[in-house]
Amino acid sequence: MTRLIDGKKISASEVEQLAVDTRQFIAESSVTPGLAVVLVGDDPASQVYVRNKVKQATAAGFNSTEHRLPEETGQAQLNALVEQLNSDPSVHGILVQLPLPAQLSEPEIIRLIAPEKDVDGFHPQNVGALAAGNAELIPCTPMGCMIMLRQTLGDLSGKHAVVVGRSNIVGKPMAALLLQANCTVTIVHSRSQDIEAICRQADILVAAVGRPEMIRGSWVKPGATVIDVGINAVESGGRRRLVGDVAFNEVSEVAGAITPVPGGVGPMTIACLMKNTLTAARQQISV
Ligand SMILES: Nc1nc(=O)c2c([nH]1)NC[C@@H]1CN(c3ccc(C(=O)N[C@@H](CCC(=O)O)C(=O)O)cc3)C=[N+]21
Repeated sequence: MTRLIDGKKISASEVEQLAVDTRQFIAESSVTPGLAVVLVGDDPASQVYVRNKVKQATAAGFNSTEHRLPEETGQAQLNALVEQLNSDPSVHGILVQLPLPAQLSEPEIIRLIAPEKDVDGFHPQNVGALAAGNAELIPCTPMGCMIMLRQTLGDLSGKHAVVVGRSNIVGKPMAALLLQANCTVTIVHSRSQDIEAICRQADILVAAVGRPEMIRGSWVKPGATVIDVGINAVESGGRRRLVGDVAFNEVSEVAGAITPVPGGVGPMTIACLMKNTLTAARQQISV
């Protein structure tokens, strides 16, 4: 029998612990952690994320503000908002929802966010720190995946981890964290040869490609731990539902443990955003 890794449950207990830590932080510092989320336009995935995030921020005991800008916002206007948030002492964490509309530069905005407020961990300074193994602010989705892996497997040393996908927001930081945890790490991507055979070698398989149900049962080593990062909206029988990058029914016949979609990586991502916000607040008041 495969074991279900319940991201909803694990994230709830993470946020519960965080609320305790936050109360203590506020009592000691008289500072309430503040998170600012910037949403440009109306990307549906980002809207879901914002809704869940506001709920969790409140549960954690933070102040949270939402800044909605119209689809046609220009770079100067977005830059001005980020600069205002950078210099606002009540804001400890800034998240600009990606993807941005085409007229806006993501690298420019990521570089502009003050690194100590970069709760996504996307700023080049934080990316560099992660590569060097001494990051404070770690990208939320990979951090959430590591918490689930540690809870499922304990020590990850020596395990072969295969990461499918090489994005800056998931694949690359995920590989860095697995390496830091002493895994043997392979990254496969769209140009890789014989992806299936490489996936079949994995003790830990992390799917982060954004292709509905790409990973099939035959790609998975019996007993492997499978983390499904994909959140894909598909139409079937006239209704919309969410599926992962993993063909859940097939793979759960083979895997030792697997994350569901929804209720897996998604809620953990949000819990880790909250963890990063408290970390960021701690760093900023101690200076
Ligand atoms: N700067 C930035 N950082 C992000 O981390 C970021 C972003 N931009 N833009 C949008 C994507 C998307 N994302 C999600 C996180 C959690 C769920 C989540 O909790 N999903 C629920 C399902 C929700 C539902 O039922 O629709 C689940 O998987 O159980 C979804 C999507 C973070 N993103």
